[in-house]
Amino acid sequence: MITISGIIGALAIYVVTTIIYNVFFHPLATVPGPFFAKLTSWPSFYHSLKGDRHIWQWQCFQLYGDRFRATPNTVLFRKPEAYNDIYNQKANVKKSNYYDAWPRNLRDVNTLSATDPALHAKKRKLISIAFTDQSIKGAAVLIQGHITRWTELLFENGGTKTESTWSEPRDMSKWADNLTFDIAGDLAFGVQFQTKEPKTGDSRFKEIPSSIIQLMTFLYPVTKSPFLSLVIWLKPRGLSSFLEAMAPPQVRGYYDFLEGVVQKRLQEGSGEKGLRKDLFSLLASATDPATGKRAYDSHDLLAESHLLVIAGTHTTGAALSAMYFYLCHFPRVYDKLAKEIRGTFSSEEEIKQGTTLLSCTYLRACIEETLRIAPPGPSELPRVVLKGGAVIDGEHYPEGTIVGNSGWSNGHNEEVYGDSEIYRPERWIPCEETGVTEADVAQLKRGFTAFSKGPDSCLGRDLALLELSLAVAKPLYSMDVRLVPGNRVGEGEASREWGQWNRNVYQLGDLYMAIRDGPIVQFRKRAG
Ligand code: HEM
Repeated sequence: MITISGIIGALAIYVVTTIIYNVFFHPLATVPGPFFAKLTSWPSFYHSLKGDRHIWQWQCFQLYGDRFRATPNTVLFRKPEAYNDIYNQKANVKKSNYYDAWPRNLRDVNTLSATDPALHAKKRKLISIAFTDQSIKGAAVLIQGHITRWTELLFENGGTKTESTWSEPRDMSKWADNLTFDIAGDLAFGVQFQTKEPKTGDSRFKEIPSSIIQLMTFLYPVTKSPFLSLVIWLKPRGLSSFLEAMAPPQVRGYYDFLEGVVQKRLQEGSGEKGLRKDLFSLLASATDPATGKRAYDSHDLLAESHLLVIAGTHTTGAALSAMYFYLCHFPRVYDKLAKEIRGTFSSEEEIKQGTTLLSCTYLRACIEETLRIAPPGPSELPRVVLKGGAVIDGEHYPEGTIVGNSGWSNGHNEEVYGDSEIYRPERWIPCEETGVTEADVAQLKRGFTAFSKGPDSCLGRDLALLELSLAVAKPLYSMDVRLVPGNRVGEGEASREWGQWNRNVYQLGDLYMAIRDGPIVQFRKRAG
């Protein structure tokens, strides 16, 4: 007969043998790391709830060196060599089951969440039609329109009296998310969400950028939970419906919003003449070369639409607000960039996609430096090692090991950057005067992780770079910008965790994508 003391005894034996195995006999037993992380994934889970896994990882790298064991089965790295070994085209890895936890149900798998390499490759090939040079050229006109309007609003709204006075304070996190969300809506669906318009627009849309954050806050800890495998097994067995029922109202609001937009677009598309050449219509009319039939049904379209909105909004938004933070905290850089932009163009209207914009090398270097020091994906993109194992930074790891490169720790690696907490765009430009060589820059670029690389790299990279270039160049051409005097939102402070003390480092939270506050800035028309 099974007794309570028997159950407790069996449990105790299981726990003790697991501990002994994980610490002494596990294939990763020799990899350094925090003691509790070797035993269980609770520390990683705990930090996912706190939103500071990237800082915890940074602390671990300071203590244990270039790799550490983050869970019994996970090894994280921060060196460029390891990054290249994990994410290159031929690496013997695939996306880990972390990605299986994100879809709402089995029909909600999109390009990003597909973990089967063959399915992922098929989906990626199909969705790539939305990111050709031609699509981006078409998108550029639309992006320019949004950013021109945003630039007007940055200064105009808020009751500024004369052109020489500073505007009302602007929280650049919110302003950046509203801009990127409006652009994502227009690019993906041809819909004007108008969240950047303070006085007009549908208030339900204005909630959505913060609903996306609620969604990530809700789901990210699930993906890092010690019960992830159980969660994935239970999802098609009723857990998905339970999670949806338990989701905060804002999250359900986001799902309703997305379904509404997709439904509307499907109805518009039924009569063909309603189809606009937005990303949605490209996908809706795509054919699968293998079957000759429509590539996407309504479930696939909903799933990919979710990806286009999420991937396009807070990533670019985080980078944009970070750029304003660093420009306001490093006046030398600000002056040099303003000089480049104001000297290159002779009117704000001239600032658009093209060779002149591309000739602004300092602007491009500022973007690269921002994505290094404030990566929109602050933690690792987990990959699982496949049969035969993988060699990472000279060490062999067996099949089944979860590996990843930590974005924040990579960008804040003193051994690579020397002055990693200084915002110094010059490190990305070869120049005799500064002593930076072509080889130095090539070396840094090999370790540049923001858009990932290899088979799963970001498809929206060129769109994002264009958005960032325009959303900095246009305002800076016509306006001066400053921090609201005395306002420190977004800065590090001594009362925070080790690794978050520097006032001149923009503080991110980690929910897979970066969350953040501020900087709070003001604009005024520049003289001349
Ligand atoms: C600064 C802005 C951006 C950054 C830093 C960024 C970064 C990334 C990263 C790191 C990944 C890989 C994620 C993973 O493996 O878990 C990714 C994937 C992706 N991104 Fe971006 N992204 C940005 C903007 C955009 C934009 C504007 C779009 C399009 C509207 C976009 C579309 C995608 C897509 C479709 C994927 C999935 C690729 C695949 O799985 O094959 N991204 N992005």
